Amino acid sequence: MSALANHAFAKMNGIGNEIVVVDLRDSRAAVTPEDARAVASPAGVPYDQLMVLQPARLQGTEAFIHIYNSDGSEAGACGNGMRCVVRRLFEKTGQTAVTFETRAGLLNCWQGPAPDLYTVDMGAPKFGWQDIPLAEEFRDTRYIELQVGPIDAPLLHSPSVVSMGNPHAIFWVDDVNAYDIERFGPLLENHPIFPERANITLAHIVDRDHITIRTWERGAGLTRACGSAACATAVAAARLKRANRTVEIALPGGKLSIEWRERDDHVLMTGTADFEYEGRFDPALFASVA
Ligand SMILES: N[C@@H](CCC[C@H](N)C(=O)O)C(=O)O
Repeated sequence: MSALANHAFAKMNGIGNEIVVVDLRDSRAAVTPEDARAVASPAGVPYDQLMVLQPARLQGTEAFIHIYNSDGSEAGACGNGMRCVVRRLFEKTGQTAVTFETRAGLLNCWQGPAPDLYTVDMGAPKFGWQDIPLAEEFRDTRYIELQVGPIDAPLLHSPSVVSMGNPHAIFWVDDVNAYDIERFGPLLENHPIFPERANITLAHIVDRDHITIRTWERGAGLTRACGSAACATAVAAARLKRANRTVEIALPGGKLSIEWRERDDHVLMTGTADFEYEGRFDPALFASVA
């Protein structure tokens, strides 16, 4: 029987990024990719990311968080999901700061700078081709040689690539809505240059303090917001000296403030998180899952 059968969940969203939060800290049972896919099925609780809290493995951390995409794959980081987890936890416990462990490392999170805002320290970006990872050596990842040329749309080329705990490619464009992202997103996500696939973002630099993005997410498709893509875009734009180290990123679902902190290279992401409803998973969902 799945660890999720009959288990409580909270449906939330981080500026439109659909998130389901499950607290399995009192259980040793693991969630499988099949479980994650069953939850994402139309009869389940459709989501972009499923955040599963498991018992902490390190002293000083609240939990280990497994992050599943709706296709059942596991991600290293999910900025919007982290804010949802944090809001849920803080509302129940009165805490205002916490450290979680994820596959991407330790993430410090806190409430603020206003009561309805949550900040996640997403750690330091990585720019090395092996860290992102890319399938072949690129000495300079500020731009890499890669292009996709839909016949009926402007050419997309020379993305910046960066790891924010997960792989990101950012294509700089004049208009993020001028491209059929649902058509070329899957092609680029699965391009052989990205051995672990990649999140694909279209970014328009409005001015040094403002950037607009749309993201096709690895394992989840087109979403209304991707927090780590916002971080990756902010860092890539600053690295190209086309934006300041603190910027506002506009996504289809809302806005995020991103600061690439000088003193330790860490990226801080600030935004809201919204609770929608809670419930229990119908065991029938997992009937066909071994
Ligand atoms: N929506 C997320 C990113 C989730 C992970 C991503 N799809 C991946 O597999 O890399 C965010 O808010 O960061």
